[in-house]
Amino acid sequence: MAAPKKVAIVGSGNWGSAISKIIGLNAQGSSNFDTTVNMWVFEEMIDGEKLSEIINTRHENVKYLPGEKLPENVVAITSVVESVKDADILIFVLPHQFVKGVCEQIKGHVKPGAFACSLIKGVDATQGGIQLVSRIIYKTLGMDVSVLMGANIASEVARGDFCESTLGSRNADNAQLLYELFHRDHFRISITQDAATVEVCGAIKNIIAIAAGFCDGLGYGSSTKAAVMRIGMMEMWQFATNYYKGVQLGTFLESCGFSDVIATCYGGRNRKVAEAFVTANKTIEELEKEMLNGQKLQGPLASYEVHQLLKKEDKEKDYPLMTAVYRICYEGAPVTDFLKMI
Ligand SMILES: NC(=O)c1ccc[n+]([C@@H]2O[C@H](COP(=O)([O-])OP(=O)(O)OC[C@H]3O[C@@H](n4cnc5c(N)ncnc54)[C@H](O)[C@@H]3O)[C@@H](O)[C@H]2O)c1
Ligand SMILES: O=P(O)(O)OC[C@H](O)CO
Repeated sequence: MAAPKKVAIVGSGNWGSAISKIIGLNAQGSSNFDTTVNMWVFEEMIDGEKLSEIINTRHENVKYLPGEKLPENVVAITSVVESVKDADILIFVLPHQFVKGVCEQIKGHVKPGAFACSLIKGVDATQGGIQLVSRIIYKTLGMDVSVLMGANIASEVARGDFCESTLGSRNADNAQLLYELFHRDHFRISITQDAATVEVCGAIKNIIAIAAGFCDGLGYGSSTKAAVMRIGMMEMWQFATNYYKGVQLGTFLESCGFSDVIATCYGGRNRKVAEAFVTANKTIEELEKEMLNGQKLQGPLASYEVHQLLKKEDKEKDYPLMTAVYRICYEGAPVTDFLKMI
């Protein structure tokens, strides 16, 4: 029998903490996994106490997922290198702007044969164009990277609401182990090999959520918001088919596709902050700080990263919704013109 696999969760924010509940419970219940799950915590002080110590003694991430008990076999570790050095499976779950730096820190400290799964919804602009987060991890660490994306609002998953998530993986053995690590009766996993599409959906839906928030802030009703969501999904499809190979329509019907567009456009943080932006007379960054207590928005940044590529290729007109979100967030275009722009 193979030795139990050691799991490290790289990240401990809102989603990182919620998924640690599932991973911790599944690791306890399966001989395929080492019972102790490491979780890297970016250390900070909370009312004079270290967050990592609070997690290891009270088993609660009081800042990023308050009110939810984490399993006691999930152990907070403040050195990212220490957290991953013995791990066979690395679960990346941190805001996408930090992934490059974290990968550089752990480069050379990862066990040979280890593999990864990214839960990060975002893309990265490069000089040559754009790259998926899984590609950053693969290029820096040289390991196989699967992805898990879906209609999963962290607080709802943490309290045990039923939902689904899509595991994109090109390696059948790794996919099977990841299925066992993530699947629970209330958190239903489906597997596809169309991993790039799963990841594109996760990144682009955050831009659509900003557009949906603008609609709410501007006082438009459900019909307008549904139209905006449809236009956003068309751009998501167009973007995926233009830039990635083997894109399957069926993937957009999985949780990572249309379900996540719905969940995020009604219940997500991007929507909430974008709604407030319409009337607050403050920047998105100011509102993020005021409203999210350290949690991070991915939508505005995703629009920025995608826009670098669209501008370079003179394709802004082909993606009016994504371009409008970028112009409103970064170029001071009036949000009241949003519908005219799309
Ligand atoms: N929250 C959700 O409901 C949810 C659900 C599904 C997917 N996701 C995705 O998961 C990813 C992570 O989101 P999250 O909600 O766990 O994070 P979050 O929004 O709660 O972000 C806060 C985290 O970022 C960390 N952080 C702050 N500065 C940092 C730095 N300089 N370097 C490294 N880490 C730093 C904080 O310590 C904290 O752990 C995102 O891509 C998000 O889109 C989120
Ligand atoms: O809160 P948001 O907008 O980052 O969205 C959270 C999840 O991605 C929804 O699936």
